[in-house]
Amino acid sequence: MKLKPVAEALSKQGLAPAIILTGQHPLAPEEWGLNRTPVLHLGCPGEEDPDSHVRKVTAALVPWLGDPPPLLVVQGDTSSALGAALAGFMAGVPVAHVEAGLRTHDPSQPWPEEGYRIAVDAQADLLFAPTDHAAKNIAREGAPGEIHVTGNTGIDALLARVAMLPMPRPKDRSLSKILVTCHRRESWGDGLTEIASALVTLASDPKVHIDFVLHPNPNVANRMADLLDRRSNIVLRKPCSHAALIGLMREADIILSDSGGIQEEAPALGVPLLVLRDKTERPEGLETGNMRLVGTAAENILSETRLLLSDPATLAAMAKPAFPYGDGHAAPRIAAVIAQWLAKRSELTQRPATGRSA
Ligand SMILES: CC(=O)N[C@@H]1[C@@H](OP(=O)(O)OP(=O)(O)OC[C@H]2O[C@@H](n3ccc(=O)[nH]c3=O)[C@H](O)[C@@H]2O)O[C@H](CO)[C@@H](O)[C@@H]1O
Repeated sequence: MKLKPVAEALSKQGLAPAIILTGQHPLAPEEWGLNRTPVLHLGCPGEEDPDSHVRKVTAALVPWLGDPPPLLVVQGDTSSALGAALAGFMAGVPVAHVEAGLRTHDPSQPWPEEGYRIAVDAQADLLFAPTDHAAKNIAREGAPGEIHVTGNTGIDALLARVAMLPMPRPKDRSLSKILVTCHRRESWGDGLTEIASALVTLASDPKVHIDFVLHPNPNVANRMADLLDRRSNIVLRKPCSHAALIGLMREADIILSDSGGIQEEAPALGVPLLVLRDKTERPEGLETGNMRLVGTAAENILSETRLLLSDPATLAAMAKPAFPYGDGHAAPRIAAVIAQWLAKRSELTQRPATGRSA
């Protein structure tokens, strides 16, 4: 989703991108309108142990880099991103990191993503930081790659999708609609039980309607389905298309989520967000006032949600759209830098050696 705008912008620069799908989640490029872009399927489904998935992705990709592409672009902080970046580093293929520099400065939150993104940034040649804050994080670590602040390509994808959707339906003022997603590994222990307990208590109010979008990971989906299944005003939904998710976000009065992408999208859509985590690598939305960190303790989630639902002025202030993560033009900026960088590189390799003559 976040690389589709980059692939399109690279094509507009006259470059010819190919897509690598690791198989971590089932994805069909045709659904994204990328029918004509060549696709390499690595066939590495997501695993319980993310480090094992990293190793499988690296091993599967290295043989394909024998005929080296001029650049390998990886995005984000997944085991797919690190596995692919390591393959690039090993094969001597330059690596660009889209969404570089996000940090909580706590390796356990989120785990394993914080460690994975630090490892990619430490060796990548091009670092595309979505914000100044992210760029400063990388500069502080002394990473040797070129840093460019571009905005997050997730906002490009969001705005492109919104432009194709019909206007949202007017809100039903007799109901408080809450959209919930959660999947972070650090919540797999007590966190999920606490979140479910808060939702069940919130749903004891018949004026509250909760849409819970289950994550593709069955560990999380089955557990939440078991904990939440018996309430008529909690609707459990399967993972859905981006368009459907945006529809649900726009209909919600409040979103409760631990998702990284939704932290970027909710401020842009003007939907108040309570983040189900103790720390975030995206503090910009806290500064604009569009989101608050509420952690995963049931009592806190409950009190913060009820407080907001009973305070229309604060809710309205949090519902003012803001774009702290990007203006929707990150991908063309990234593609322009890549085009220049590749041109400079090929000039350097083609220039005749200027060694001293005998
Ligand atoms: C620690 C962290 O923050 N890591 C993030 C992590 O991903 P995440 O936490 O953002 O993951 P999800 O919550 O699954 O959402 C992803 C997107 O999918 C959309 N969505 C969701 C449910 C659905 O049913 N249909 C949808 O269309 C939704 O709009 C959202 O934008 O990995 C990304 C890649 O490396 C990183 O970029 C990113 O840092």
